[in-house]
Amino acid sequence: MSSLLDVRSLSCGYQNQVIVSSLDFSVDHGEIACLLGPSGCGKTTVLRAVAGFSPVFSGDISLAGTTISSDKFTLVPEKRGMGMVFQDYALFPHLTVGENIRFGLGKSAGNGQQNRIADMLDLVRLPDLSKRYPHELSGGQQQRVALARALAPQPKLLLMDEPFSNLDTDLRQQLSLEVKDILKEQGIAAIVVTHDQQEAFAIGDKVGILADGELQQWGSPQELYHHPVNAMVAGFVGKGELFSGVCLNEFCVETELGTLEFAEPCCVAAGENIELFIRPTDLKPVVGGKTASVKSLEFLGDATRYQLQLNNGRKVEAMAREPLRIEAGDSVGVEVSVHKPIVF
Ligand SMILES: Nc1ncnc2c1ncn2[C@@H]1O[C@H](COP(=O)(O)OP(=O)(O)OP(=O)(O)O)[C@@H](O)[C@H]1O
Repeated sequence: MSSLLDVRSLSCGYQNQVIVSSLDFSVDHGEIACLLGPSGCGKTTVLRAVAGFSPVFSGDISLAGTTISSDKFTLVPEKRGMGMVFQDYALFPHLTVGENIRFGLGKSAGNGQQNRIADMLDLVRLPDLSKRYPHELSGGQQQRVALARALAPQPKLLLMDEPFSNLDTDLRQQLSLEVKDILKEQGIAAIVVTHDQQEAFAIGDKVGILADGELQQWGSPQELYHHPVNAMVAGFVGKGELFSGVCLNEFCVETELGTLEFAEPCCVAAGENIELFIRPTDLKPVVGGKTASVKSLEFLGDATRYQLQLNNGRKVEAMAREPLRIEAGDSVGVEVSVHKPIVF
């Protein structure tokens, strides 16, 4: 089956100022995609282009095989069959919850409107709040109503712009997972804009990393974490550092951490210079070694985090899950436990 949404060679922005260019990605039916990236990288700009609020400079966007945006044509937002949920909920303050959802239905659903409103309120777990006004609801409840309003007309694709960022951390995690369940239950595809990597990984089937005006990588959370295409993506989706190395053979690299051996090949030829990206969880201090000294350590409950200073003065972070007889000031070795390192 072909994709639901196809974005091809998209370039978009404002008043002839290009914000993102050469963007290519697809969203499948029922798939949740997250656009992730630093503030100002253009996530909302891309969402606006998909929604039809902004024209595209070049490339095209198609939905279910039909072109909805190109440099010559922009289908108006209300004819795209897309729903939108915003960061600030954007509910009508003078309308009750039920009336807000009815607004989402427009003239559709006819006599079935009341049933549809009740179904939507059940879906977002607010069955008894139809008569309340938005100011009588918590932030999380308001966002549930905004979701119900957007889902009521059965959109082909739901667009969500930082939908959870006004909520506190616990509620944010809980609601984001609930929304994921609701979308999966209803089989509705979505694009969610967020700057929170953990949120993107928790709810996204696919995640796109936007930075420097380009889509750096589009893939599953696992692909991004284990096979990042560059150091920017590697560092954005988890902690880690680059270490320069010289290959001794295809399994063995000389670095400032010492000679590292890997179970899987990581080099092409002996003598080749490479950059290894190594995460703190892959580095462990070892009692009795002489590669580094322990500057400090923090017990986190399920692991201990160590700040180490290598003999050349560089500071690195390491983690160990098991208890080690190591204290601040000790001299230690550094064990690298990774089968196949990330190499650039
Ligand atoms: N209406 C506008 N007119 C001109 N420039 C704009 C407009 N809206 C946004 N921009 C600029 O476009 C760039 C991308 O903005 P955008 O809102 O898409 O980023 P973002 O990744 O969603 O950021 P954030 O995470 O902070 O919301 C920014 O440099 C911003 O200043």
